[in-house]
Amino acid sequence: MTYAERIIEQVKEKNANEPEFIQAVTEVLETLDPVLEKHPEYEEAGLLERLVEPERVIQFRVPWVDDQGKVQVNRGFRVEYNSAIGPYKGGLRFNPTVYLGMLKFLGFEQVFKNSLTTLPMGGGKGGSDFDPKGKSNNEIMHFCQSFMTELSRHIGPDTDVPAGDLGVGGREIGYMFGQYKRLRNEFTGVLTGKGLPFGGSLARTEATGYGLVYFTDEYLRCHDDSFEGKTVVVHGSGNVAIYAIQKATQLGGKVVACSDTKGWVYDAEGIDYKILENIYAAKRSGHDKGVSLAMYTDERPNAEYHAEDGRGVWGVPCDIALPCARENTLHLEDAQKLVANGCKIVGEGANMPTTPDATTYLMENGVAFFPGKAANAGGVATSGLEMSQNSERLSWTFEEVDSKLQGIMKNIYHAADDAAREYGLEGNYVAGANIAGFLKVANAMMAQGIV
Ligand SMILES: NC(=O)C1=CN([C@@H]2O[C@H](COP(=O)(O)OP(=O)(O)OC[C@H]3O[C@@H](n4cnc5c(N)ncnc54)[C@H](OP(=O)(O)O)[C@@H]3O)[C@@H](O)[C@H]2O)C=CC1
Ligand SMILES: O=C(O)CCC(=O)C(=O)O
Repeated sequence: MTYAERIIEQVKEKNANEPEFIQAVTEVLETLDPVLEKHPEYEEAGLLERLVEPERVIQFRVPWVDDQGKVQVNRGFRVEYNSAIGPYKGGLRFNPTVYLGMLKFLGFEQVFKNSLTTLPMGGGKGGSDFDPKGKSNNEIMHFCQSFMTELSRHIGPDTDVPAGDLGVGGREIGYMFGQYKRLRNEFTGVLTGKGLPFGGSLARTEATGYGLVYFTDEYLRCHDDSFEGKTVVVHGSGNVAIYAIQKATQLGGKVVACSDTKGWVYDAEGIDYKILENIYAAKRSGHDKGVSLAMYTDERPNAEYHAEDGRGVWGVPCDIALPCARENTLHLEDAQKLVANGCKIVGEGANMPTTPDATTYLMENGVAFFPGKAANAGGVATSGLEMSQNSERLSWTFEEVDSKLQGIMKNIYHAADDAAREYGLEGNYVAGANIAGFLKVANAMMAQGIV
């Protein structure tokens, strides 16, 4: 058994009820053997044992009163995963499926992703099992204020800087920022994804989706190709999906399908991202009952709406597939359909959307596969740029931020590509991203002693 295999076994044993965490750790550690062989000092320093254990896990009660005057109680979490290269940084997820294991998987991924950005950010993730769907604005605000009342004692601009994720967008960040400021009497960059009038960065909203397309475009450019004329399908129609669709279209691609939790849309003329923006806003208006992607066809009557599992998008013939919804939403049978229909690229906009057997199948069948920790790093990278702007008390133009984002995504592509080549794994962007992300964190941890 190799060092990595031993640690994977320990993680399985110790975290038996956390399948996503086990999956994320396994996917990283099983690619690290060549690096660990070259660096026996990592094993002597118990590096992997420390890396798979979060530095700190915070769990708390979130009581709030709903519009009927009834007391509700949710669970809040923050996993401060690893601070070797900077303050903890990563999003907050509000979704009824949230539990500790999910946030540990996301925090673990975030450590390597943030390292790949080259910015000084450690990894963290948090959230709650609160379901924002069907809640009024008033209820969302009261929940966010209660959540931040407890979280505020654990975070700070040099300690831990949360942001949005699934179910947490500009509205929720605004309410949480307001409460933090009130409690601490400090106007600091303690959250990213803030509104533009109070320290937010231009292009943060677009950054994850744009970054995914910039990464893919760099791959295409390096293979004498481009988005021009490519057919694209997208899973999801939230923040990441919308701006991936906009950018892919701007670069000459045609996005023909996207989805939400209730169904999916096929539009042979190309999905109009502006309609998705309106549906997204309606879902977050505080009056979201009856709002779904089905409304897309109100404006585009020639498009087809399918009221069935959004994974239907994977059956639509395409050159490029972009899973942008959430973990484990592209299964083996979906991968088989994509390959059979000639898909050549899968770029993960979401975190870990492709199951391990689907990933293996895609890679063994010649599909260029870009793992989320590299391909969706544009969001957190731009959060890092928001932190820089807050520190210097300046705001950069959209063009400045966007051009830095492009540079960062190109660098991440080349870092993953170069690391894969260096270890004889050319074209394996999963191994390349893991190795490149790991080395920086590992070397920082080695230099800082056994902590
Ligand atoms: N926002 C960011 O900057 C970043 C996000 N990510 C990752 O990207 C993914 C999407 O995040 P984001 O766009 O911000 O989230 P949003 O909440 O804005 O959008 C999520 C989208 O996925 C759909 N969805 C949610 N759950 C499921 C499910 N179980 N099956 C199918 N579809 C589902 C939602 O549909 P519905 O509207 O019906 O709920 C919605 O279309 C997540 O994995 C997140 O961790 C990664 C990097 C940065
Ligand atoms: O912008 C951030 O800090 C977090 C983004 C995020 O949650 C992610 O990259 O998955």
